Amino acid sequence: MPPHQNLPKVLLHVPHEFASHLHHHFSHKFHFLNLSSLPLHQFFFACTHENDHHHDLSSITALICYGGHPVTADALPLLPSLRFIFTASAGTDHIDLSECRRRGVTVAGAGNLLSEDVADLAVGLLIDVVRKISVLDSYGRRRIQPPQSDFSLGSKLGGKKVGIVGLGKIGLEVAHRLEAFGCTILYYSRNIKPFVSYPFHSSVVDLATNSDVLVLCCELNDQTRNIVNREVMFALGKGGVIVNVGRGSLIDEKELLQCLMKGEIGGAGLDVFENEPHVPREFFALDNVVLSPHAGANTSESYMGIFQLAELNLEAFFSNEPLITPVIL
Ligand SMILES: O=CC(=O)O
Repeated sequence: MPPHQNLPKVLLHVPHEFASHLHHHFSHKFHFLNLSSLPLHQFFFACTHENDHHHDLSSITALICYGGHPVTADALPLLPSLRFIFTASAGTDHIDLSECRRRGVTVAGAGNLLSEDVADLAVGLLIDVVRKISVLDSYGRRRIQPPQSDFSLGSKLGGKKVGIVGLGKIGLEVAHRLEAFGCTILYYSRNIKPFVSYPFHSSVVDLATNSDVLVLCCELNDQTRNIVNREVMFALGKGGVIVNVGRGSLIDEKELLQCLMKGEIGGAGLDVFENEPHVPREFFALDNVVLSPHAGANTSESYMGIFQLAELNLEAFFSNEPLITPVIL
């Protein structure tokens, strides 16, 4: 009998380095099955059509995934014994949580582990946009001064009114950092947060009207999809900057492009896009935009933390202990 025969069977649907780490460190505790980078559906298709008995999906009890691939209602029945999902992300919009609840599948995620790194990137993108660091970089590398004609000055970060959309842990971390830069913070959130003194605005249009910058830190759901639309961008105005470290679909991306191209808003710092990894080509030509490839949590510290959380949550689940970072119990 192979040594892993009695270990819980865990399907890994994560990037290669993540899977290798788990194999290397924890394969004495769990029997990992590698799903490489195929989307779940293609993987199931391959297994069923190739009669690949090596991948016995019926006995898989846990899945480790991340935001890159959706775990949909029609994918879940393909894993009939699935009881636990760990997602290596703070966001859970890629998982059909109500179907998980219905099927009795427990879910855990990154909790607040990634919040500081994501907030750092939000602030970095904002500074880059207002001080034109990436534009300057391109001149710096060519050792030339930017021509006066097609280069306007940057603008001071201190003193800006920053409207945070979604004052959860990431939003709060952004607020604390930007306060230290001398910005004024205001926010929109599902509920008023009684523990902060920042002014609350009950609509995003109202928030945008009163802000120089919008930073999007909220989760994506039916209420927040396209929460930043044309009306919000017009309310923000010509000098306004949008930073998005939440999810691409929080913004109407086509309208954003139009507004950026026509100068209806001043600039944007984007870590997330509507249809990742695709980034609309039109963005590439705009120097009032800074683009980052969904890298908010890309630090070695966050990665090490996520590996550890994956292990601890799996262990807790399989020993009937409370989860460390539950999403649904
Ligand atoms: O986008 C990244 C995350 O949800 O953690």
